[in-house]
Amino acid sequence: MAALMDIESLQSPEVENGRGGLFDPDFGDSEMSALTSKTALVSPTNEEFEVLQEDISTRINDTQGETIYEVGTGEGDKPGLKEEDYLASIATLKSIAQSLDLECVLLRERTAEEGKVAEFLLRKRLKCEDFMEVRVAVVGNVDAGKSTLLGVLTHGELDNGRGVARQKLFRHKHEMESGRTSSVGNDILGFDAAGDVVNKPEHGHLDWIKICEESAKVITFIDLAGHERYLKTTVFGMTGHAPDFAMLMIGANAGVIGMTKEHLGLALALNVPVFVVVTKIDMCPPNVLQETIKLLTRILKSPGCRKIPMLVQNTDDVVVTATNFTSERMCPVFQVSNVTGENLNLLKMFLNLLSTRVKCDASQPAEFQIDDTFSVPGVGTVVSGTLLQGCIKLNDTLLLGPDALGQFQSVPIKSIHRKRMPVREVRGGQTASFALKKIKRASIRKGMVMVSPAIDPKACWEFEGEILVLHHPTTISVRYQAMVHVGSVRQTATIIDMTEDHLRTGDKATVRFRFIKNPEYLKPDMRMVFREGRTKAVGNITKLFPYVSAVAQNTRHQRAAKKSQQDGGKHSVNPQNEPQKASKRNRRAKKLSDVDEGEGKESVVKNGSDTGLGPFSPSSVALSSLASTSTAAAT
Ligand SMILES: Nc1nc2c(ncn2[C@@H]2O[C@H](COP(=O)(O)OP(=O)(O)OP(=O)(O)O)[C@@H](O)[C@H]2O)c(=O)[nH]1
Repeated sequence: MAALMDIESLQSPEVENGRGGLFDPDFGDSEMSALTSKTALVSPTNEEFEVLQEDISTRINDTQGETIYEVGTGEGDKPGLKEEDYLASIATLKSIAQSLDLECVLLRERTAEEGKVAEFLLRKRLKCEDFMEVRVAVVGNVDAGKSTLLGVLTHGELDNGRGVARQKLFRHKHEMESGRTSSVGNDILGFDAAGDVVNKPEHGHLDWIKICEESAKVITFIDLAGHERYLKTTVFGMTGHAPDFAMLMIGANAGVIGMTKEHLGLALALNVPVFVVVTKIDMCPPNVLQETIKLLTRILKSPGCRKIPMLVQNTDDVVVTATNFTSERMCPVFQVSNVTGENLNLLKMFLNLLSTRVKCDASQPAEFQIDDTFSVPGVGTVVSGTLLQGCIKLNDTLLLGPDALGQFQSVPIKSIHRKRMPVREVRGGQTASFALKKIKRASIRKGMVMVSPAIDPKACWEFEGEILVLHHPTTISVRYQAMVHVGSVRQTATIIDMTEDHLRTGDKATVRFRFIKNPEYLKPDMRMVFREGRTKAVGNITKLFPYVSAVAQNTRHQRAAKKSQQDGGKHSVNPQNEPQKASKRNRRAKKLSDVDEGEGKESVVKNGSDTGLGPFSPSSVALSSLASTSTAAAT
């Protein structure tokens, strides 16, 4: 099958010239052009060698440890080198790599207009306890083969088509019995500096510490439930676990069904780049597979998605799609079989080339979002989550909060684990667990943060956001309540003010929210999802209203309460930091929406899949750009 687009035409300028970032102020124009020419590596002088070395070193540091380098292309030159020059260039590149302690691996070689061109992966050989990290959220409809693919990738054994591979990943007894994922699971796949998989299960079990020690890069898969009943968990996985990419899985024979569009829309709404994996190609008749790909292509290209789908069929396609993937518009599409193993090598190669989207700047103050808490016997309270920026070292003291009163307390870091491996520090973009001193687990909740004291964090009960309603059966007005997901915060909030009287599907507005239970630590520009049952809205936080100090609030509260008592309760008390009681209508609605999360309980809220369009559907998201007031079908 032909690629859907001319892959070559999508190469970024950086990949085209292979010299992105090369700059030395001491160099004149002629020297610079000599270094950006395609023959720069052929026989550089000592000075030129140093500049090339400096350029590669900068690129490696900017990208957290690796870069792809092109040999045989240069600014203004027709691509390609004669055999002799080509070999000389490779020798220079290898000697630069050796001087910088980099692994140099050939990714692809091709013949261009004037000779040979090649791309090399240059990857830092990291210390035993250090590794690059990329997080991939795995989404898709139930039975698309998500858990199976992860089982096959991480355990290196093919599936039998009856669920043997996924058994290795299920965490709960009911999952074993039903064959359905219900919780957010984590699985890891390690690659060494040369790009080979290091996972080696012993008696069916993976030793995470060994994988991390042997890996230069670890892919963490955030396995999210496919069933609509667990949508709340899936949304939390996509917001709270800060994935770099989303892997949307589709069963070739079932096609784009159920929650597929909803999950795609969610990734788009949260600006997470998506790649698609079509599974079960071994059991799918060719015409059905064609139909699935055709429909998928149409959806991806629709105004709601505005993606450029690219079928990945060989290693060349892998290199081009992986190096251009961060552009967000490109959407690589793989077709694999977990039973025969077809094309799994391409998917593995692609995963090996993905780089985290978070730029690490250790000089920024640390900010860590908590997505889970544990009580570990002999260790005490442990929190896990993602370091969004900065660096945290062993024995650092951070501020943990906010608590119910909006306060933050100092906590020293007792020990740090990355993927169960003890380490001395964590950097921005990495996930970690911290053992905390003198803190009870009960006093910590998901959504809290640990930040550097330099930040002087403020909690807020209220915030303002610009939102777009993707779906609502009727109209949303003031006092409406729904679940807000932002980062790892997941809490019901009430709309207390907005720029429109009523909001319907497709409407945009600036809305002021108030949390009903706890104040939270938020930041402007964070992406948010607002949902309750089938109602969905997405948006950006635009303004925070920092919390008024608890002491001042209490005093005011006490004065108001006293006054209320004196006048026989005629004046009601409604202090800013007091959780509001849900209205009767919202309490009933909440009861309904809560049911959709219960394990083994029946889903009360019916899916939009009967119409083929989920509430997060791309057609709904398209409304954001069109600002239209009606929902148009994508297909
Ligand atoms: N023939 C064939 N069967 C597959 C393939 N991938 C998965 N299966 C089978 O499809 C069934 C469903 O796979 P799962 O991995 O449980 O699907 P899932 O997407 O994880 O489902 P949830 O966890 O409920 O969201 C299992 O019986 C697998 O053996 C494949 O490539 N070919």
